[in-house]
Amino acid sequence: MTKEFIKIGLVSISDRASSGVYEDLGLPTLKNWLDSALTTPYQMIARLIADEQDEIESTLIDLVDSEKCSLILTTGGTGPTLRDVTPEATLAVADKEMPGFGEQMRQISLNFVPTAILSRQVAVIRKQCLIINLPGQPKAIAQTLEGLKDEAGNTKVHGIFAAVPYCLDLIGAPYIETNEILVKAFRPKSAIK
Ligand SMILES: Nc1ncnc2c1ncn2[C@@H]1O[C@H](COP(=O)(O)OP(=O)(O)OP(=O)(O)O)[C@@H](O)[C@H]1O
Ligand SMILES: Nc1nc2c(c(=O)[nH]1)N[C@H]1C(S)=C(S)[C@@H](COP(=O)(O)O)O[C@H]1N2
Repeated sequence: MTKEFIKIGLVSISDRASSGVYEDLGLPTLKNWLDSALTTPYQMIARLIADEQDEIESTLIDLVDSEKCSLILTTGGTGPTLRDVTPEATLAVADKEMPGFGEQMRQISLNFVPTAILSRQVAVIRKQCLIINLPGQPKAIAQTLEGLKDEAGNTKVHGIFAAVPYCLDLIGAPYIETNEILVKAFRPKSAIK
């Protein structure tokens, strides 16, 4: 079977990482996780930007409309502070909201930290691209994408990435497959190629 090639945008949104106060761990953490989780070909396009709504919106628009990304993962800027505007920027460029992703991420994160409810993260569709906000704390990236496993490695709470491949199918994006040890993609039998 010829495997399709997907373009994925990675956006780290942090005032301090983008100005060099600390090293950005958002982009390498996202990249490492996807390198282990995806078994189909992909190309990543990475951006490190400040918590500025205009800049976040223009970055997302560029990654979808010009770069033709089918999936974008953002990290950071989802909290309650005045500077946290990632959800507002994401909703501003959306055609459609996908509330289940944010609901599930907060549900997963509550197993790790009681402050999970402070993340206002959203997911949306713009054209044929799924855009998902993840929290800024680097360890939250694997937690929300992968979910919660018991000591034997069995899934206790599904990570949100389990639903990403089928969502991409439904919006006409490339067919992607995952490393099942990390995250098993769920599709109805009729949709499995
Ligand atoms: N890109 C990043 N690289 C490394 N660590 C980060 C990054 N973003 C966040 N963190 C860590 O997670 C914590 C919580 O992230 P949060 O997004 O709330 O940061 P913040 O307080 O908004 O500040 P900033 O936007 O300057 O990162 C930060 O204090 C930092 O320790
Ligand atoms: N899995 C996970 N989710 C998490 C956290 C975390 O450490 N792990 N931190 C919480 C905290 S303390 C905040 S303020 C919000 C928003 O973080 P952000 O502004 O970095 O996006 O995410 C929450 N969600």
